[in-house]
Amino acid sequence: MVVASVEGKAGFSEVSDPTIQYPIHHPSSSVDSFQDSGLSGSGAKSDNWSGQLIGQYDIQRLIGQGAYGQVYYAVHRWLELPVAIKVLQHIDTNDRQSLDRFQREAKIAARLRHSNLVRCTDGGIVGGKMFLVTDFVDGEDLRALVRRRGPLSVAEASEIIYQTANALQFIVDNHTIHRDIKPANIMLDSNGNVRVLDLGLARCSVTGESLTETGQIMGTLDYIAPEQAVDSRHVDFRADLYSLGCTFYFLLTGQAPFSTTENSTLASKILAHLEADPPPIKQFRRDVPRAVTTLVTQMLNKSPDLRPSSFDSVCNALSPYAQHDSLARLLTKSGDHINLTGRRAAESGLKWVNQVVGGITATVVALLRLVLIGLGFLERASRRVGQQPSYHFSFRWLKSLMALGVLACAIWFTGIEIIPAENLPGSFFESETAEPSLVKHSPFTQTQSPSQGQPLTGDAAPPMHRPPHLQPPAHPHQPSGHVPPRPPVRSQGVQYNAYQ
Ligand SMILES: Nc1ncnc2c1ncn2[C@@H]1O[C@H](COP(=O)(O)OP(=O)(O)OP(=O)(O)O)[C@@H](O)[C@H]1O
Repeated sequence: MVVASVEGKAGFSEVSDPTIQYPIHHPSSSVDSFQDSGLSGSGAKSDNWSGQLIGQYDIQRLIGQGAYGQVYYAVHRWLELPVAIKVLQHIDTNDRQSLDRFQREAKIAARLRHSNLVRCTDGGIVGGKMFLVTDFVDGEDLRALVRRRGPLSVAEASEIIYQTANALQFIVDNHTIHRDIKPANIMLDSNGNVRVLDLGLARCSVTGESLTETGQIMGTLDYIAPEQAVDSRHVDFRADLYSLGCTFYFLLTGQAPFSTTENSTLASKILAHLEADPPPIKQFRRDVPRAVTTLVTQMLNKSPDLRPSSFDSVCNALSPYAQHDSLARLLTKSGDHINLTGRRAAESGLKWVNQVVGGITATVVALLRLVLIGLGFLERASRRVGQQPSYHFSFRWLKSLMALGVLACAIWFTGIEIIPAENLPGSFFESETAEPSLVKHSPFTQTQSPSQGQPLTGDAAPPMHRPPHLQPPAHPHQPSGHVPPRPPVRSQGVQYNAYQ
C-alpha cells in the first residue's frame, strides 16, 4: 500500500522511528490513492472509525471491542481484500519506549506464518492511535460460539484445543509466547479451521493500570495463569498452557473455571487462580472421558512444572478424541441449540433416573429396616421364653449386607470414582511430567523439594525465596531436548525473515 507520509524511513523495520502516520479521509472525498497525502497525525479524533478511510483501507463497520481497542471490518480499496483493523487505544504514541516495544512485538507476530494463526500484514499510526491490520477471519470467536450454542461436544472441543495447541507449539518453537489465550482470541473460520488472534499484543499494550473497564480486565483474568497474575513479565509457554486449559474447560462446561459469584472481584478471581480448585467437569456433564478431564486438570495445575511438558503432548493426548470434520458444521448448522437442548434433555433424563433410583433405594432401605426391626422383636421375644434364636446367624449377615448396601448407595450418589493406580494423572504424559501432587499447590509454598526429584523442565533450580513455579524460566521458550516426538501435524507454519 502507499504510505502517505513517513517520519524517517518507511516500514516496521525502522526501529528508531516506527511511526508511520497514515492519512484519514472520508470516502466521499476524492482521494487519489497514489498521491502522497502528507503527514496526518490528527485526523478523525472520534473513537468510531466506521466510514473513514485509513490509507487504502475503507473502514466499514465495528466488529469487535476488546480490552486493547476496537476491531473494524475494512476492505483494501485497490485489492478489494477484506481485512480486520484493530485500533489500539492504550498505547501512548508519544511514548517512544512503548512504541518501540510495540513494534518489536508486532514484527515478531508479522513474521510468524501458520495456518492456525491470524497474520498481521500492516500497521501504523492514525489519529494518534496505533493500528494493526490482520487477515479478516470469516467466522466466529469461541466466546460467541459457546454463548450461542452452549458447551461443545468432546470431539469439537478436543479438535479446537488440538489445533490451538498446534499453533502455540509453533509459537514456542519460534521463541515467542502469546500471553493472552482465551476464547475471545480464538476464532473458528468457515472451513473449520481454528485461527488464533492477537499474538504479541498482550506484552505491548496492556498493563493493569491502563485498563479502565473492569469487565474487560475480568474477562482476561478468567484465563490468566497464576504465575502470570503474580508477575506477567517472567512467564514462559506454560502460562499459555494454563490459559489453554481454562479455554478447554470453558468449551466443555460453558463457563470459565473460576467464574462463579464468589469470584466476582478482581482480587478473588486472582486468588482463585492461585489457590482454588475449579468445580470438577463431571459436575456439569458426565460424557467427558476421564483421559480428557485428567488432561484439563493437568493443564490447570497451579505449578507450571506439573502441567503437560509441551503443546505437542497436549496434541498427542487429544488425538484419539479430536475430529476435524466436527468443526466445519459448527458455524453453518442451524440446529444451534442442539447441544444445549440435548444436554438439557440428558440432564432431565438423568434427573428422572436419579429420582427413580433414589425412590427404589429408599424403599429397599425402609423394607430392610422393617425386617431388622421385626427380627429384633423376634429375638427379644425368643430370649424372653429362653429359646436360642435359629435365625441369629442370618440376622448378622443381614446387618452386614445392609451396611454394604448403604455404602454402595453413598458411593453412587456422591459420584466418588475408584481409579486404578495406572490411570492416575501423570501416566498421561512422558516421564518428564511428574505425578501431580494430591496436595493443593499454593504458589506461596514450595511444591517440590530438591530431594523429591529433579526439576522437570531442566531449568536451573530456583532460588529459595520464590516458589519454583513462579520462577522465570532460564529461557523464554521451551528447553530443547524435552519435546516429545511430534505427532503428525495437520498444518505447518513458516517464519518469514523479511517483513512482507
Ligand atoms: N482478524 C479478525 N477477523 C474477524 N474478527 C475479528 C478479528 N480480530 C478480532 N475479531 C473480532 O473482534 C473481537 C474483539 O477482538 P479483540 O481481540 O479486540 O477483543 P477481545 O479478544 O475481546 O479482548 P482483548 O482485546 O483483551 O484480546 C474478537 O473476539 C473477534 O470476534
